[in-house]
Amino acid sequence: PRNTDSFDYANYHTLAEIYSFQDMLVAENPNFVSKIVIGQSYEGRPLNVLKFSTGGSNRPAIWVDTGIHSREWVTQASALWFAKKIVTDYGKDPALTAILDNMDIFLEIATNPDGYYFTHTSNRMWRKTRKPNPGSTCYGVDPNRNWNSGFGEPGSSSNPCSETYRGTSPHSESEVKSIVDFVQSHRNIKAFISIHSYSQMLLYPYGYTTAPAKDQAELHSVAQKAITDLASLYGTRYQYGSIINVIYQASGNTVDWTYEQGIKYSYTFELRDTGAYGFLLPARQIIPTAEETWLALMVIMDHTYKN
Ligand SMILES: O=C(NO)N[C@@H](Cc1ccccc1)C(=O)O
Ligand SMILES: [Zn+2]
Repeated sequence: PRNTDSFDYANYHTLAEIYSFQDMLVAENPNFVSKIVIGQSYEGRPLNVLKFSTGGSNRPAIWVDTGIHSREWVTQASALWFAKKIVTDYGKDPALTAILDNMDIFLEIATNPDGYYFTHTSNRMWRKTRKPNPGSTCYGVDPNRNWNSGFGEPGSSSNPCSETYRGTSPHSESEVKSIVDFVQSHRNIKAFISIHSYSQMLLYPYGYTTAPAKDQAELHSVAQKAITDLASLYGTRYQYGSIINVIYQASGNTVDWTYEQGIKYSYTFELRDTGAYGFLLPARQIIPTAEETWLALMVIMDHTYKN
């Protein structure tokens, strides 16, 4: 595609196409969109974050990541659509314009690029990073078990061959450590949204403990509004609540860590579907999924801006 208008949002794309989309979007919107490289993957690929900013310096910010689990292809595909939506709607949609006149948005589309490349070349069902595990023939650490929040407690595995292998120590994975360093140097992130598929759920901390988050009531009511708006478009039904209550115990997960860093509005999405296709969601569902998810994201971003 020659530009982001002719880009095919209704199909899945290779890592190279994602990288070229990012560069096109920046080139087309030089005063609004920039690309930050927050680190590199194990195999040396850049960890690119798109920054949407209308000015200021170190404004309060909203973080969205997709594809931390590489096989969850609808999440990276939705993020491409979100990126275009932001540049299209700014100056037109009053709610988004107000958000962006006061806050920055950071969007990491290919959060696990080594894994994503591997799903295209070798194993479509790959989830983890691609770092070899010493002493094992099995590769990869689960980047959603590697964070320093309840690390190593029940809800992750010490077996390198497990899909939920936690790694040898917190933040051992560069794909995780790079975000940790970014969050800890930015220090003004107000919302952190990590997007997975599938199951159709909107989840908030905690995953490693049944103890309720201190902001549980507020997180719950915002989630309720978000899934209601999501459902208004195509009737897609989401469950919502704390990670441990709604899905299962999961230690060392992303949003437990961001919440414990003081980022109150920490959420995880599990996008479409509920198992009919699972990770192999047909491309025809990409845009409807992105559209309905955007409505939920707008609820969370608007609440964050107003609070
Ligand atoms: O990855 C998937 N499904 O693909 N599910 C998530 C569920 C989850 C989400 C957020 C925090 C903890 C746990 C997982 O890492 O197991
Ligand atoms: Zn996942």
